[in-house]
Amino acid sequence: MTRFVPVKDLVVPLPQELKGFTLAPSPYSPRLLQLTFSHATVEAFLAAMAEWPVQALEYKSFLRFRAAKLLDELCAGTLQPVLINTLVDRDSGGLLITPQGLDRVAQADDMVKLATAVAHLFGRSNYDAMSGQYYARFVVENVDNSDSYLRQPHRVMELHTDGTFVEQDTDYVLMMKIDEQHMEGGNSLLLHLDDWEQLQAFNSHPLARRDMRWTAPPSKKVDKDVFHAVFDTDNQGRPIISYIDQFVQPRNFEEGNWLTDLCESLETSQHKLSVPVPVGSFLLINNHFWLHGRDRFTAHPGLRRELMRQRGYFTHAKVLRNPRQ
Ligand SMILES: O=C(O)CCC(=O)C(=O)O
Ligand SMILES: O=C(O)CCCC(=O)O
Ligand SMILES: [Fe+2]
Repeated sequence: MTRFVPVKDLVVPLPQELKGFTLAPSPYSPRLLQLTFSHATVEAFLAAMAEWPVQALEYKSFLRFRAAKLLDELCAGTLQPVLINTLVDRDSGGLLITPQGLDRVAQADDMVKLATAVAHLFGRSNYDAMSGQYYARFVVENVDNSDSYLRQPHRVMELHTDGTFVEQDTDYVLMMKIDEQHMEGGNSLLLHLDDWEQLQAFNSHPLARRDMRWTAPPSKKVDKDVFHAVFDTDNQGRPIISYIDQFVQPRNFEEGNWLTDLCESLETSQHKLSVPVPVGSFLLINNHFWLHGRDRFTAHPGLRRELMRQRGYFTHAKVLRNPRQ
């Protein structure tokens, strides 16, 4: 059991004591909290879920919320308030979650179940058109012939937020490591908006709030453009960002050069975090004020690295001024 230091601006009351999991600052940043589920919690959860294969969670979306309830009950109701508060806490908004004993690719289905349970305690994962499911699993190998940097191994995937080209709200991003073989490099890269040296300069620029066009490549299976500005203001007046270098379509010279400067400024921030995510662990971040990317992998003919992601909207505490969901 762990004593918990309450966050400021509570959305729901926090428990005095945590049960079934521990919480501590991660070694990478005090903003990123390490949440660890005990072996006993993981085993009891998987036993309780044994009657439902992942396919049941895919076909019957209400079961994702039942999975969430089962996990929270095993934590004596102390998990849900911690997740709800932490994800909207501007000073944190990020967790690295480790379920003890879940660390082999053979347990991939169990990993999907556990991540689904966590996500549905504070949100609902959106349909991901790339996979046709509420989650997507994808593999990076030593060679790639796809149409975005998602599967390209030997270069950095620059800092971005997810869901820039979809109409649904994308309040959170969950990225779980399912497998790695012959993998060196490929750490997750993270930057909290308030740690970015040039936030003020870019957020106050006249182009910051100009609507721009966002178009995804064919593999995303989203064929309608969306329009929004790079910066917005949350429901408490703080700046938030919705940005990806690859899919924004500047209208002209002025926008193109401002976006190039923005990309360079983010990439050269001294406050980027480089976080190794072990197999079975996952990052869970607020997608409005954390940017994420991926470091390059060292070439190896046998390289295989699989990630599972879920993105969705908050069901309890909101961040946006006008949430759509
Ligand atoms: O592969 C990674 O670590 C990052 C993937 C990513 O950014 C995404 O799926 O949107
Ligand atoms: O494919 C990529 O290179 C990034 C994906 C980002 C997203 O799906 O929002
Ligand atoms: Fe992403």
